[in-house]
Parts: sequence; C-alpha cells; structure tokens
Amino acid sequence: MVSALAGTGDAPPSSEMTIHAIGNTDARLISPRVHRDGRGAFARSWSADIFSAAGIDFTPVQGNVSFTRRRGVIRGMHFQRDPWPDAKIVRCSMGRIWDVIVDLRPGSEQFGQPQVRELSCESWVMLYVPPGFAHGFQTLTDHVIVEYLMGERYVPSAYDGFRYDDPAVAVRWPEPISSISASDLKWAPLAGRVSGFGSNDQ
Ligand SMILES: Cc1cn([C@H]2C[C@H](O)[C@@H](COP(=O)(O)OP(=O)(O)O[C@H]3O[C@H](C)C(=O)[C@H](O)[C@H]3O)O2)c(=O)[nH]c1=O
Repeated sequence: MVSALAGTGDAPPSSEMTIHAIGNTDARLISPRVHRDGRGAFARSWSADIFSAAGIDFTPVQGNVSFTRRRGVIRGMHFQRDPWPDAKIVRCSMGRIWDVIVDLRPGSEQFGQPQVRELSCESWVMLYVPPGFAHGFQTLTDHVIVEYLMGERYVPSAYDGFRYDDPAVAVRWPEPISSISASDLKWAPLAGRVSGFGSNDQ
C-alpha cells in the first residue's frame, strides 16, 4: 500500500533558505528549510533566486565530494590563486567537521583571521565561502562526507594552500591530528608568499 504524503504547499522561495552573515565577512551560513516526512527529509543545496536576492553572485560550475575515513583528519587549507579564485558552498553530508575559512584578500577587514564553524549532517547548515578565501576542515567523527558546489573550475596550476600550522594564521584544531596528506604538509609559509602576509608577519 502506497501512503500519500502531505504536500508542503507553495511557500515563497525565500523561505526555503535562511542566510546568515559570519562576522563582518561576506561568508555566509545557509540554513535550508528541511522538509521532513515519513521517508526522511529533503532540502535545497542552492537556489539562483535566493542567492541573487541575498546579493550573492554565485553560480556552481563543478561539484565535488570527499569521503574521510577517520576522525581527526585535516584537509586543507586550500584556495585557488587569481584569476581563478574558487568560491564554494560546503556541506557536511555525513558525520561532523570543524570547518575553517580564512580571508586572504589584502585589505579586507577580516584578513588572515580564521572563521570556524562546526558543520554536520544533522544540522543541514551549509557554508558559503566567497572567492579569495582559503578553506579547510578537521573531521570530528569517523566516516565523513563533505560535498561542494564550486563557483570555479578546478585549475591545477592555480591550486594553492598553506599548512594547518602556518604561524601567519594560527588556526586552532580541536582534535588530535590523525592524518594530513603529504601535499598538505608541503605547502610553503604564507609569509612573504601571499600578498598581505609580510615576511615578518609571524
Ligand atoms: C579540488 C580538486 C582536486 N582534484 C584532485 C587533486 C588530487 O589528485 C585529488 C585530491 O585532491 P585534494 O587532496 O586536494 O582533496 P581535498 O584535500 O579534499 O581538497 C578539497 O578540500 C578542501 C578542504 C577544499 O576546500 C577544496 O574544495 C579541496 O581542495 O583530487 C580534482 O581532480 N579536482 C578538484 O576539484
């Protein structure tokens, strides 16, 4: 017997996503309206109309997904250099992560200051990371899936990053570190390499 599910009616599009500022940055926390029923739940992960109404110029051109087996793993910090800075929507689709973004745009009010948020499958909350930010996360559980909608294509020659312990940014990681890729350990210091981090910004 197939049970009919109650409709959700025609709510205005803006009610499908609530967008919150993060500090004085143009990064945003996005809380989608979660439609729950006897089967489970449904929510939007992006909306051109809602983003446009919120003044966010973002159109996905690539989708990425990563699976991380163990708690305590750090992925990042990553960014793409100009002229291909990669804005992204980040969502944690399984488990929980300690998510970190850092504004690398010289002159911005929050330049070099880590902004951290816990993202989890249960919360459904997503993060909009503007172009010019670095992004990374540490897993807070085993078996983590993180999905991305990317505002820029992957350009290997522009793919860049910095170490989790770069003294110019001083990110706090909550868990004992269980694993970091060899490539993420090889990033050169930001000081003297990325505009705005002078050689004495230790
Ligand atoms: C980002 C990317 C990577 N790759 C290749 C490059 C490597 O051979 C392999 C794994 O890449 P990586 O070790 O950089 O994967 P993550 O450490 O999960 O990187 C991601 O995690 C941090 C937290 C992010 O914010 C970025 O979205 C992204 O950099 O996939 C691709 O083929 N296409 C891509 O778009």
